[in-house]
Amino acid sequence: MLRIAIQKSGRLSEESLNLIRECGISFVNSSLKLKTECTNFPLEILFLRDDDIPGYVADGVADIGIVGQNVLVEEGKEELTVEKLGFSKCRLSLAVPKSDEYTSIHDLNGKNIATSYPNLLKAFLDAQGVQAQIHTISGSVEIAPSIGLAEAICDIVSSGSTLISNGLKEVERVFKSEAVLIASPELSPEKRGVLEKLLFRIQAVQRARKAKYILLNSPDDKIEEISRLLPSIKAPTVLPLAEEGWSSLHSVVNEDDFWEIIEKIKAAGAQGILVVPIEKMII
Ligand SMILES: Nc1ncnc2c1ncn2[C@@H]1O[C@H](COP(=O)(O)OP(=O)(O)OP(=O)(O)O)[C@@H](O)[C@H]1O
Ligand SMILES: O=P(O)(O)OC[C@H]1O[C@H](OP(=O)(O)OP(=O)(O)O)[C@H](O)[C@@H]1O
Ligand SMILES: [Mg+2]
Repeated sequence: MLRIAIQKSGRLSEESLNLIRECGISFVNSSLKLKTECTNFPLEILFLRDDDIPGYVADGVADIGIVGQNVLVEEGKEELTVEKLGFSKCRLSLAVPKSDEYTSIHDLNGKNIATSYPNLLKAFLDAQGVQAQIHTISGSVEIAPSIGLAEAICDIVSSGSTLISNGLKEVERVFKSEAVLIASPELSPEKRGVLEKLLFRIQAVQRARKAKYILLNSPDDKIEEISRLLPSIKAPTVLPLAEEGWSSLHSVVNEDDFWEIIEKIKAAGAQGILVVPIEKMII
């Protein structure tokens, strides 16, 4: 049985549970139970505070875990990383009151900065040659300038709305983060085997999230030209349509290139283009 530690409640929780479910793993989730065994996969889920997860995995209390890179690197445990998971994307940024004049990072020399990430902040300031007093607080960091605790803050930003609501402006990006899967370096061969199985499923889910299945009708004399425009795992599938002179082409396209490809294949003569999500993708 492999033990995975995930955040009990917060910005990582829902997506972490979704990922486990999308891997076809079932479990009963009650908000009061802090530990649950999966019913169809040798996995036990522990629900913890996110800050505790790297430590538990490093100590072997949990075998694997899901945590933000910001917390992992802050705690000096980056080497536990196994796989980036692509959700809970955010950045750690420096911010100052909106009305402050700010020209460069050197404006922070000698200032007080409140943060929950003193190590990441110190490394950033040292690299820029800036000396400031770092005040470590565990939450509600954005309030610090308005209560006279600090002149600047360094905290997590995603949409930026918390900064705006608190009269602050983002002035420097310190660190980019997303959720990652971490693992203890000392897993037994049995546990490593379960981790490999889980990773295989996670990668299939991740690949599928980025990809779309595309079907289109093409005049037979345009198949070659349209096929060249379509990326695919091997080559596009070509099936004859009931109408003479026409074929159906099937392929897989990446979400990032999607609109550009659609424009090109339409211009090349594609018609009746259908795009459908993919649930799993094994290559
Ligand atoms: N606004 C956001 N958008 C996207 N991801 C975020 C956001 N805020 C935080 N994160 C990411 O999610 C992680 C957990 O954030 P959250 O705010 O839930 O932590 P927390 O309050 O410290 O929770 P806990 O109670 O478990 O200690 C952060 O470390 C960061 O990686
Ligand atoms: O840029 P935004 O989209 O506004 O997000 C940023 C906010 O999100 C996080 O807090 P969260 O809302 O998770 O609450 P917490 O402070 O209780 O962790 C983070 O600490 C910021 O305060
Ligand atoms: Mg926390």
